[in-house]
Amino acid sequence: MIVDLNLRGDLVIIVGGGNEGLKKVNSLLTQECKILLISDSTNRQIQNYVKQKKISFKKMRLVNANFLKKYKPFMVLATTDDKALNRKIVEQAKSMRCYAYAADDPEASDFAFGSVINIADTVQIAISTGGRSPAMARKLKLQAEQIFKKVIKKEDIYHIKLQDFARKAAKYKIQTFSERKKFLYSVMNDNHVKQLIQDENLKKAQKRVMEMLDNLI
Ligand SMILES: C[C@@]1(CC(=O)O)C2=NC(=C\c3[nH]c(c(CCC(=O)O)c3CC(=O)O)Cc3[nH]c(c(CC(=O)O)c3CCC(=O)O)/C=C3\N/C(=C\2)[C@@H](CCC(=O)O)[C@]3(C)CC(=O)O)/[C@H]1CCC(=O)O
Ligand SMILES: NC(=O)c1ccc[n+]([C@@H]2O[C@H](COP(=O)([O-])OP(=O)(O)OC[C@H]3O[C@@H](n4cnc5c(N)ncnc54)[C@H](O)[C@@H]3O)[C@@H](O)[C@H]2O)c1
Repeated sequence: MIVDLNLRGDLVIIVGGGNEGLKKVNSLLTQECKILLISDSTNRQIQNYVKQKKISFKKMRLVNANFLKKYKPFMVLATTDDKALNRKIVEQAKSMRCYAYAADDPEASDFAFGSVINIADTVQIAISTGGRSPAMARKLKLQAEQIFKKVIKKEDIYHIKLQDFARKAAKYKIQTFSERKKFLYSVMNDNHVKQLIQDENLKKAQKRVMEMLDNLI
């Protein structure tokens, strides 16, 4: 099952600062969570993230998973190249009731990563082969990316941003679900809104939404 996790404000610990650790940091950076990376060495990109204060870093050579007890993480990702250590980290994380993952151990992990197409940080499309072939998941992503980037247009991204605005305003002002739904579709199909979005004028489109909302009441 593919789910879109809400990690906002949560602590995620990544152990291992190599290729896999970096991939996980990159997936988490847009999620507004706190990222702590623990490793005895790192690469240049990770060092840049530390300098930019996007992640916290502890340089440490681990022999077991006891260090985890000092923290209250929501999720723990073991990405070292030491299988026995990764397994110990997963076991410790599970005993602390957090979500656990090891890059080399899908059986022991609570979840797997999909191959994700990210469009304008607004739409995510995940492809999974359920562990059958990560290489094929990547290949299909690259193929599908070409298509989705044509299908999902700049206007659609603006419509999503406007819908986000409109549904927050509607929740506050319109009492019933069916009326809110009707209103949101009327915003999507309104010719004036469509024109403003064509003109990339989100501010005016938001003003138009508020007018439409006022006209309802
Ligand atoms: C999608 C992606 C997301 C990501 O990692 O963020 C991802 N793997 C990617 C690439 C990739 N990984 C590997 C190769 C080499 C070729 C190959 O093995 O096929 C390539 C291809 C390459 O690098 O070109 C090696 C590998 N992968 C796993 C193991 C452990 C094992 O199976 O035991 C080993 C070592 C095996 C060994 O030692 O031989 C396990 C998993 N990898 C998954 C996801 C989960 C299943 C997803 C699915 O099936 O759809 C799962 C189960 C758990 C997980 O890690 O989440 C990412 C594409 C990123 C992109 O989109 O660009
Ligand atoms: N899930 C996937 O898609 C996938 C893909 C490729 C590889 N892998 C697996 O992931 C694992 C990691 O791969 P990688 O390419 O990131 O390796 P890597 O060698 O680039 O990185 C390993 C990191 O772990 C750190 N580390 C190792 N032992 C440590 C210890 N005792 N204490 C602290 N830090 C320690 C190292 O300093 C290094 O930063 C491998 O076992 C590999 O089989 C998984």
